[in-house]
Amino acid sequence: MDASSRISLTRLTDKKCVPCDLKELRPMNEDSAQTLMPQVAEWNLVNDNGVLKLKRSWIVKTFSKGLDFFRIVAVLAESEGHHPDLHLVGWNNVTIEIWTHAIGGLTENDFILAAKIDKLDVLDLLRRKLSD
Ligand SMILES: C[C@H](O)[C@H](O)[C@H]1CNC2=NC(N)=NC(=O)C2=N1
Repeated sequence: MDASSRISLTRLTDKKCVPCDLKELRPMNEDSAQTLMPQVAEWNLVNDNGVLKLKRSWIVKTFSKGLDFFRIVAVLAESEGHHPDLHLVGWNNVTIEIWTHAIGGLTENDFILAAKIDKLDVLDLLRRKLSD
């Protein structure tokens, strides 16, 4: 098994984001991004004027629960050193976009962060917070 095979077998949620200012970081092309999409199946791969991003939305019961959600995501983002764009649209639509600003596109960091946000979801932390 070569190194790249080993890397692809490691779950995103078992990985840690690497600093974005590493010189060797390059934006993924759409084909590479598509190979990781099954691990973040709730997210959409969007092309924002040539910049690929991951995007997911949730409906929340109250504005305040949207902010609670952001607080939880912020703790994760700080521990990863990688940060999402957080949108609270209107009062009940929480939208998160993830991309690597430093290089203007997607890196594995973005997928790791998305997968870890989903893991919060799986643990029911967010849902309980959002729909109580
Ligand atoms: C040095 C450190 O990795 C950078 O400042 C990080 C912080 N968080 C970040 N988050 C995202 N999404 N993109 C970045 O380019 C980025 N840069």
